[in-house]
Amino acid sequence: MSTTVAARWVVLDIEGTLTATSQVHEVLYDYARPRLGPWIDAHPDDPAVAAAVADIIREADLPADAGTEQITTVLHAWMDADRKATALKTLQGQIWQDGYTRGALTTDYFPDVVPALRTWHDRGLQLAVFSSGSVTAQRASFSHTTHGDLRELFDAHFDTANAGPKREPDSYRAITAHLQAPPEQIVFCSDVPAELDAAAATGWHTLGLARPAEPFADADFGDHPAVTSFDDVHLEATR
Ligand SMILES: CSCCC(=O)C(=O)COP(=O)(O)O
Ligand SMILES: [Mg+2]
Repeated sequence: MSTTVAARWVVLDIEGTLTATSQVHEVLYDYARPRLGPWIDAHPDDPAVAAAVADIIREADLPADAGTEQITTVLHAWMDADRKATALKTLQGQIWQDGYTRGALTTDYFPDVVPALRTWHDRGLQLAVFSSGSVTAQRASFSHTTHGDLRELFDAHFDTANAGPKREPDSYRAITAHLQAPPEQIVFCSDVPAELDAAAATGWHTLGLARPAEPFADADFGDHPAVTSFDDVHLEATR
């Protein structure tokens, strides 16, 4: 099915929408996993690391004096369960930023993604990202891609820290307020129907990505228009 939408903002999920799930769960998670403990130990004076560690201790009900080994055991379990905890995402984001800067990581997108993003941007649509990955991780991942540095395509970045959980309508309300656009001028693209439900409850347009061989390829997208690729999407900028 092909879909046409007129909007001012396109808000994009990352995993399963722009990149293969394996790019996150294998490439990025495998990079972060052995580095979490050493990263915590190497950055005791970084306020973001200290706050993340305090949040992990509280959320996992660890003793207040829990050591890095106990904390890392929790973080590995959260990663195995793909729990999108903000504290975990903060630490992952810092580690990935370091990896991208070192040239150890490069983001690879589905083939239809970068041409579509460039077309929409050239048409005057404004692009934003809403991912469970931290804003630090988002910017780092767009800075080193197989298509070069794509950061200039994006006008705004949202994560679970500055917007909230992706399955909660309140998060989309917070983004709407930040974008200063009426909800009907915003379209959200995601592979996860529960995220689309939350966006639709806020009055946004929604677009489901049922990409072949991805976890949500056969999902029920209900009333959300769904496509298998951005090649089947026509977005026009409203004036
Ligand atoms: C390059 S950002 C890292 C992506 C990430 O950590 C993640 O959990 C992806 O979640 P999404 O909300 O984009 O599905
Ligand atoms: Mg996704």
